[in-house]
Amino acid sequence: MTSNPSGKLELLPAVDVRDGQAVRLVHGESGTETSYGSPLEAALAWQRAGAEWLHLVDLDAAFGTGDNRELIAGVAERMKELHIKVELSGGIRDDASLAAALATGCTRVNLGTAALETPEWVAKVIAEHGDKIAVGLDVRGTTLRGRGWTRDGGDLYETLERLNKEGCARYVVTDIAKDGTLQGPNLELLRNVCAATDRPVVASGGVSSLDDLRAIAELVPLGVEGSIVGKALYAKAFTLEEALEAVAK
Ligand SMILES: O=C(O)c1ccccc1N[C@@H]1O[C@H](COP(=O)(O)O)[C@@H](O)[C@H]1O
Repeated sequence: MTSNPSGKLELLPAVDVRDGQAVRLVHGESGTETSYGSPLEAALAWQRAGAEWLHLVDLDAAFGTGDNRELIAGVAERMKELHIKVELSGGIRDDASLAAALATGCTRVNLGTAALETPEWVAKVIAEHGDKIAVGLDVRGTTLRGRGWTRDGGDLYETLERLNKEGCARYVVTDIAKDGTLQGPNLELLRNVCAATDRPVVASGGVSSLDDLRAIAELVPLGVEGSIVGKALYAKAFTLEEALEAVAK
């Protein structure tokens, strides 16, 4: 199914925040951080390079080691002023954290752990907020992982079937084994998820080259709408301008 009417793959550069710094992790493991300085400066760099989206993650909130809520809200608010859409993730697990996330003016939030541990609450907020809610399907093999990707949370396809029935608008699919590794995306996983849902899918994990982005863009007709790009941009494997050009139709 084609979910993206423009036919163009959206790119979402990532700004993951830990202890007030923009960082990249390997396999999402705490302690593997490489720091890239100010999250706002990183976000502004992607905006200046032509980003239309930002994938903004509070890693401390995801790991349960505190939060960067004020800093994240400042980044999201500045991006809104600059007309950059923000997908906000990390630690959004109850009414209070959801209200705080939505109050930043972000375009949508991405729920991970909550979709595994409090499915009734997730069904409720999907019904209330529609496409402002995406669910992050963070997987090892076909097993979902929550709480900073440290705990198993059930089978990918069973959860997907449930969320489809509940009207979930969009999925952000991360192959944890690929994330932060520059080893290339898991195209088979993306194809399998697209076959199991008619909702748009945002790809995450492993992008290492412009060819990887072109390969993900080939999946737009199947339902892949966008791709998060993290480590490859920070490691300067290519520029965001080059990436946007590579997926332009
Ligand atoms: O993005 C990461 O590298 C990452 C690593 C470890 C845990 C989470 C990570 N990212 C994002 O966090 C949300 C999940 O947060 P929560 O479970 O809802 O609190 C997930 O969607 C990822 O985008």
